[in-house]
Parts: sequence; C-alpha cells; structure tokens
Amino acid sequence: MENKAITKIGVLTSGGDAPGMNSAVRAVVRSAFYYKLEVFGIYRGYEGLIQDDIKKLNSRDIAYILERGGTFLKSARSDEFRTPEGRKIAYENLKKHGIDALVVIGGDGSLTGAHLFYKEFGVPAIGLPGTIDNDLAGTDFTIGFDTACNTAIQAIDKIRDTATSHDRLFFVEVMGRDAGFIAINAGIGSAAAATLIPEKKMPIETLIERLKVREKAKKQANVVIVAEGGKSGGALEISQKVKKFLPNYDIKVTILGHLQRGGSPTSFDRLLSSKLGVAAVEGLLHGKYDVMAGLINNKVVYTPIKRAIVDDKDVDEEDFRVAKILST
Ligand SMILES: Nc1ncnc2c1ncn2[C@@H]1O[C@H](COP(=O)(O)OP(=O)(O)OP(=O)(O)O)[C@@H](O)[C@H]1O
Ligand SMILES: O=P(O)(O)OC[C@H]1O[C@](O)(CO)[C@@H](O)[C@@H]1O
Ligand SMILES: [Mg+2]
Repeated sequence: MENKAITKIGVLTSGGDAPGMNSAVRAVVRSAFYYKLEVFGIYRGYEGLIQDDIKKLNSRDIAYILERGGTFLKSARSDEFRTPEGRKIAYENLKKHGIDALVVIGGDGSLTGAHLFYKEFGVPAIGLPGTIDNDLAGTDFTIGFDTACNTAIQAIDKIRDTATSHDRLFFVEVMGRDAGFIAINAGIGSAAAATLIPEKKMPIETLIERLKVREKAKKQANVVIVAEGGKSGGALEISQKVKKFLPNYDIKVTILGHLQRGGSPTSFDRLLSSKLGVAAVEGLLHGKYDVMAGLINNKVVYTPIKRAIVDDKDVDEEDFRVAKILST
C-alpha cells in the first residue's frame, strides 16, 4: 500500500504564522525519519520555493521547537507563486533537489496554492490547516486557533479590569479577516456585552439597544468584541458610530492585532499539530494527494483540498445563539 516512490519530502509554512506550526513541522520531520525518508525545509513558504531557499533538515534542526511560537521555517505571502511563471520556477527547484512530495502548512490561501501546484505539475502534496483564523472545513479546529483564543481572552480579561475601574466602554478588535471564530470564542469566554462578526450583520441600533439594556441593569464592564473583518467596520469605526448615539459613554478602543499570532502553543495545539504532522507523512505514503489532513471528533480525516478551502465553514449558529443569550 505504501508508495515507495516517495523518498524525499519538502515541508513549508505559509501565510500568517500560527502557534503550533513548529510542532507540526517537528512531527512531519520526526515521522519522516521514522519511515526512512529525507526531509527538506523550504524557508519563507512559497517565496523560498521560488528563490530556492531550501535546506535538508536533520534532527538537530527540530530540537526544542515544539514549544516555540512562530515558525522556524519562517513564513511569507508570495505574490509570485500566484502566477503560473512563479509556480513553474518553484517546480524546477523541487526537481533540482529531487523532492517528490510536499507538506504545506498554512491557511486557505496556502492550500489553494498547493491544490493548483498539484493540478499543474502533479507533485504529491498534502495540506495541514495552520492558521489562527479556523476558516478551513475538514477539521474541527485549525492549528493555532486555540492558542490565539487563549491569548485574546487573557488580554480581554486585563482590559475588563481597567474598564470596570473607570466605568468605560471598550471596543476590542480581534483578528479574523473574513471569519468570526476568534471573536465568537473570545466573546463567550470573556463575557462580552456583544460580539460582532463578519458572518452576521448586527445593525448599530441593535447594539445600542443592548448597551442601553445593560446600562439599566447596572451591568459593569462593558466590553464589545469586534472581528476585524466585521460587516459594519472595525472597532474604531463602530465605536465612533456608537459615540454618536451614546455621547455620555467614555469609550476606548483596543486593537489586539498580531499579539494574537504569537506565543507558545497551548497543549491542545501541540497535540493537534503533532497528530496532523504524523498524518501528513502517513497520508503521503498511502497515496493521499491533494488532500488536507484534519481532525474531526478527534479522528484524522483526509479531505480533498478543494472541499477544505470552500467557504462553507461558518461560525456555528449555536455558538452565536449562546453568545447572544449570555450577553443580554
Ligand atoms: N489563488 C492562489 N493561487 C496560488 N497561490 C495562492 C493563491 N492564494 C494564496 N496563494 C499563496 O498562498 C500564500 C498564503 O495565502 P494567504 O495570504 O491567503 O494566507 P493563508 O494561507 O490563508 O493564511 P492566513 O489566512 O492564516 O494568513 C499567498 O501569499 C500565495 O503565495
Ligand atoms: O500579518 P498580516 O499579513 O498583516 O495578516 C493579517 C491577517 O492574518 C491573519 O492573522 C491570519 O493569519 C488574519 O486574521 C489577519 O487578517
Ligand atoms: Mg487565510
């Protein structure tokens, strides 16, 4: 059953870095060694593939990286890889090193690139969901999401301390370009007054109404969570709109930004990335190409990349309902 043709695999991390990428790379390298394969680290994602920034990895390269945030392979967003010419150069570099299969760790964009590359050149490729955004189907959670949510919640707890002390209303913007997963988790986990996500438009009047009800009920510490890609704008924009309706409120805005992408991965992300790293190598050896390895109900599932990247993973209606009930 094993595909004996694969002897050298390449691994890269691409798109926004995510906590757990290092442990995923480590798991890929360790399991490749277990199956007597050679592994090449491709630095700076597809950019490094095009620029031939490729180095054979040994076990020393992956020592003490499981617990580290970021990605030691570095990451990038490569415009050149979006072009057929760029991908041709990338393919030539793979051939030059004799790399016969690829593990791509990244978000929906990175996996779209891997799918195209497979279609165009037939290089066996398998994707791992590595993004804090959690916006990939075919896995319950993406690598880095849990750590990012924990980081966001810890930061919001601190903001609530000062918000309460000064009777202020805070608008906290969390990451998630087109996805409200971090926002809804942070909203529930930090007892937010409201959570605004890209998937659901909340009219400004509804938000004002909710804040007024809370004021009447003498609820303290109003923190509103806004996903950066929200339909009504970012935290700054929304705070300005609210100020017009509630001029007496002392309003502040905090944008959590890139701090949500850093830090040591949680135990959940370490486990997820380790399991998926092994699944990537075993998947390749069993001829599973153009798929993403994910974890659904704690079982490894291989989903065609084409399906994993489609925009059908929305914030759970139930989570949205719970967030609403708990904030009124
Ligand atoms: N349609 C595409 N065709 C070819 N390559 C692509 C395509 N979309 C994305 N890529 C490649 O993947 C890289 C990363 O994609 P993107 O910037 O969307 O991040 P991502 O992988 O979705 O991660 P995240 O959203 O977590 O930052 C791009 O810079 C590009 O090199
Ligand atoms: O670091 P950059 O390139 O500004 O990208 C920011 C984007 O990346 C993400 O953090 C995902 O990695 C999104 O949530 C965010 O919109
Ligand atoms: Mg993405």
